Amino acid sequence: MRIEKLSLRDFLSHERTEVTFKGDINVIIGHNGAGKSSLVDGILFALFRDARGKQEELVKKGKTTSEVELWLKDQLSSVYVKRVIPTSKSDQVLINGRLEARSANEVTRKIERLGLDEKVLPATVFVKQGDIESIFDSLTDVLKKIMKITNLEKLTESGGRIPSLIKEYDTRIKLSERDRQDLNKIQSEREQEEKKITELQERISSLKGERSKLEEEKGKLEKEIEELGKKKEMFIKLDQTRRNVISERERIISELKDLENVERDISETQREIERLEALRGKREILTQLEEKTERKLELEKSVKVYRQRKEKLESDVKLKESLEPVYREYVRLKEDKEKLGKSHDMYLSLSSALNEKRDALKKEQRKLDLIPTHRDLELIDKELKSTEGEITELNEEISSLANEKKQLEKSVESLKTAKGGKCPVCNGPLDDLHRRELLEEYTQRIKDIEGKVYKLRASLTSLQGKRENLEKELMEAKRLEDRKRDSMENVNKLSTEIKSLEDKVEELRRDEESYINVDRRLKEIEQKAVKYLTVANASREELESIEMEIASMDQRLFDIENDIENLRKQLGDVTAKDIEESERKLSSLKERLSLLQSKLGRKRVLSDRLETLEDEQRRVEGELASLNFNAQVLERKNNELKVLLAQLETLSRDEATEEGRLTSSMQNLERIRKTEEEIKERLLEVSKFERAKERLERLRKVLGEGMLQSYLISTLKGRIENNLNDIVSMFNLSFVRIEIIIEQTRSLTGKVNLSVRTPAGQTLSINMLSGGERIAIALGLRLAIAKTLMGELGFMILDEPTIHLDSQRRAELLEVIRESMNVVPQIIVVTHDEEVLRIADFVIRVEKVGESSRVKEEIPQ
Ligand SMILES: Nc1ncnc2c1ncn2[C@@H]1O[C@H](COP(=O)(O)OP(=O)(O)OP(=O)(O)O)[C@@H](O)[C@H]1O
Repeated sequence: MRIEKLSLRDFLSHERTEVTFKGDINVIIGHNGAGKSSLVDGILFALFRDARGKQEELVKKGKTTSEVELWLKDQLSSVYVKRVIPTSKSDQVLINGRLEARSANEVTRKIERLGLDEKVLPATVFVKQGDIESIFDSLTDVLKKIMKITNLEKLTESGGRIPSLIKEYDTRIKLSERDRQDLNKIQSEREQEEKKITELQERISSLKGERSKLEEEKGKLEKEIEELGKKKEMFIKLDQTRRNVISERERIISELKDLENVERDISETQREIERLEALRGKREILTQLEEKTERKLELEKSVKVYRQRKEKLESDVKLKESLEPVYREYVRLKEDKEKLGKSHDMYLSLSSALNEKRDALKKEQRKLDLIPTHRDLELIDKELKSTEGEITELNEEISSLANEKKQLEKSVESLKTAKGGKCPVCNGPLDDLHRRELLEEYTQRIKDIEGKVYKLRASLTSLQGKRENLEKELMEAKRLEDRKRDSMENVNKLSTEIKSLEDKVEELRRDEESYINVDRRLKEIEQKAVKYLTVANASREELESIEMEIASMDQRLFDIENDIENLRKQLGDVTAKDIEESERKLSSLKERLSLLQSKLGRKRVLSDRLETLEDEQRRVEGELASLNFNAQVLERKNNELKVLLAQLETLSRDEATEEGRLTSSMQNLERIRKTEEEIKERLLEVSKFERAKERLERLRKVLGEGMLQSYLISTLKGRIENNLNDIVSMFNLSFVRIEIIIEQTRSLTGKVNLSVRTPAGQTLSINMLSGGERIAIALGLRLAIAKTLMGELGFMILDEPTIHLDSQRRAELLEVIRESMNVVPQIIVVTHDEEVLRIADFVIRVEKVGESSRVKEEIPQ
């Protein structure tokens, strides 16, 4: 099995670490205290729940639980192990994804079954810091531990299992002597008990004979008493019947006396009922009378309403007829007003437009009056033109003076630069005097021109100012002219429009006057017209129809009053109260009648029963006489039976006492027999104990002399030795063979020595070899033991193997580790020594950051 991956949560210094072992030689490197060994601890804990300290100490400080997960793999299976602190119940192992075990012990057992032995692995392929060679010294202990020989030795120690078993068997053998004595005693006890039982059985049988005789006598007597008892029962029954009959007869006679007058009461009640039923017949007439009276009241109410309506209608009709002419005038005036309405609206709108225009005209005239006056336009224009002429003239003069000045400046320049003695101005000869004179003259002329130009420019500026003022005045005058013209145009236009509107208003004036007259009249008669409309629906036809309805109602009222009169006559003096009273009495009388009739029925039944009872009394008295029962004879027989029963009870008691004694004797006998059997069985077992004791003594001798241990060790030694030589042959060493020599002592306490044979045939003790050779053989020995006991090897873990080694031995060790790859496919080396990286093909760097370890994986270059 190779280790694939390890995951730690809150384990020692690791908070959350996941590390893979991808290489064949995996080197875990880091400074002291970085958390390297904790990874190895993690592997060991995952496999066997085993680690350096107590479990609680493995939990990271400040945390409460830890979790370690390990993934292993070989060609056939992949294994996942999980261990949890503190709840070992959560441990689990999965093989090829299937849950195979839960809880700590089950998981450890499963791991062992996978070939990873809990004892062998830590003692061999887990090599602790600087611990490689210690295998030479501890080989005996390792072998003893692995082969559980220590346990075998414990068996033979005083207080061990074998001596204590021998002691136990010895005690039992000694105890058997007492059993023999007990057996004789118990056998004589048994015989005495058996004799006692026979005597008791004889006595019980004689008691039983006597009891059976008395039982026979008792049977006869009981039969006689039973016969007499039956007669007594019959006598009591008949006598009771006679008494019952007599008492029932007396009760019936008294009850019949109470019912003597029933027939008379029935006929009186029936007569009263007939009378009251006749009275109830008047209830119908009374109901009709009530209905008619109610109808009459309703009719009277309706007539009253109709009369009121008639009066109202009469007054409405009168009012309507008086207002009719006014209403007609109102309608006509309404039509006129409608017709004049259009020209009235037109008149109003034109008048308002006329007023608006008049206001606008007034406003425009006021605006015109407010426009300021100005100079004549032509005058300003003329003055402007003359100023512009003056400016032009001045500009021309300034420009001609500037040209002149330019010419003079040119001449001055040419005079200054002229060479060859020729005057550039006059083409004559040029000497210094001539040049000077000309220069002075020209300079003077230039100054004069500049003076003139200065003055001319001042005049020009003043003329330009004047021109600007004139232009502004002209522009303002033109603007005012425009405004005046616009305003006058508006005044003319408004005057024309007002004239036209005044004409139109005049045309509509007559219609407007008619409109005002019509409107005034309408207002005057409007209230009467409204009044007319409230009564407009009243008509003489409706009035007539109401009068007819009232006449018909009067007729109906008359008829109802007649009916009421007739009904009252039929009713006579009878009142509603009388009828109600009779109805109430009638129902109670009917109840009384039905009660009386049921009493009459009862009277008839009682008379019949009385006759039957007289017959019954006669029959019972006859039967009593023929029974011939004597109570004294029965009492005598009962006394005789009592005496007999007392005798029988004494006999039964004696018998029970004897039987109780018999049962107790039988139980005693049973117990004695059982004890006898047990003693006999124990005596039989003693021979077995004797044989077992003999065998155990032989075993103690064999183990005590270390014979079995020697056998086991020597067998194992041969196999380890062969494996060791195979392994070491793969290292670069020059030995022919290595031998393991075990000093045979009783309990294998002697040392184990190794010696090597050189090619020259010499034998050397291991102590004589070089350091490098010793390390190689120690590693080989570890792997050989592991291979012998576990078969194929999966991995080897070395924690700080180079510690305390000089550089020479370090190099040799690294070489041996590399060569070990031929024997074990995966090696994990924990180190802080950078030199070890030389043999690594996968590196796991561990560092401590704060309180936690961090892991980084690298593939070396
Ligand atoms: N329960 C714990 N919680 C947190 N840290 C712990 C716990 N137990 C031990 N440690 C710390 O873990 C650190 C790592 O220990 P570990 O033995 O793994 O280091 P290492 O890298 O192997 O060092 P060295 O090379 O010195 O052996 C130590 O500093 C130790 O103090």
